[in-house]
Amino acid sequence: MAQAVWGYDSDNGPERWHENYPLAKGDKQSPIEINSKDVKHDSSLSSWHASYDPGAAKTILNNGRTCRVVFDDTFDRSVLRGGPLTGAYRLRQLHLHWGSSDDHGSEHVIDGVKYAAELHMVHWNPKHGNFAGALKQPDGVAVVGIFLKVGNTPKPEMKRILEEIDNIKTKGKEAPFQHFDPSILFPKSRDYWTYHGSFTTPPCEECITWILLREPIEVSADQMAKLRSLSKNPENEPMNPLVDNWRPPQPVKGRIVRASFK
Ligand SMILES: CCc1c(F)c(F)c(S(N)(=O)=O)c(F)c1F
Ligand SMILES: [Zn+2]
Repeated sequence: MAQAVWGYDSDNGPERWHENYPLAKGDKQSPIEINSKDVKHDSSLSSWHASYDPGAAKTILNNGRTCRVVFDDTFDRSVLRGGPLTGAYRLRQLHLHWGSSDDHGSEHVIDGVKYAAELHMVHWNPKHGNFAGALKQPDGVAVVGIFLKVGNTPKPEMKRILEEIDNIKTKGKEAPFQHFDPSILFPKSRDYWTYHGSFTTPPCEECITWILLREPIEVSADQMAKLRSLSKNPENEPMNPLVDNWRPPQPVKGRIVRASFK
């Protein structure tokens, strides 16, 4: 019987999400393709600042759709501010999207370039009370997107997340993940694109201010292979590689993408 739950397979993938999640056909959906020629440099955009408490990191888990690190967001402990944002947004979780091979896997596509993976740091606006409330607001959530490309000088900090993969191989597995400051994953440059969009997974609420970093970080081919060794299935079921958990670009529908850089 067809899975009632959404996923990335032919019978429950992005082309069919709208059947159970009507927002998926909205006018401000993510991801999108960014074409530099259509981007508007906005000199009024300030730089963004993350002040994260390494002690806020709690656990890392495989939920069968991605690998997610969860943080304590019960108070303003790890926050993102500045850039296109008003106020401080609390870091709640980070997760990744990746491909079955190095030539694709990112959700946003930049001038036709698909990266091997895309890392999302999800923050929410505490003025809306809690995360569930923030999802209902256009300024509720801010996601920093970092592109991952395969290279020969991998970022040592990515090692920490990928070393934990061995402990969360199958769906439902969770492991402690503490003393981790995700800002070590940021590239040198703070240049970014920003636009208004949605979750790239159901229910696809249009509550996200996207902040996409222009400079990709490098990972090794081995690290990508490690990510692809995760299974979509629980431990008592056959290994089903967790790969291609990305949504394709959605219609821009007249939205303006602004750049913090010329
Ligand atoms: C509801 C949990 C959740 C996701 F599952 C998710 F995929 C994203 S995404 N890819 O747009 O960054 C979120 F921001 C998010 F908060
Ligand atoms: Zn994501």
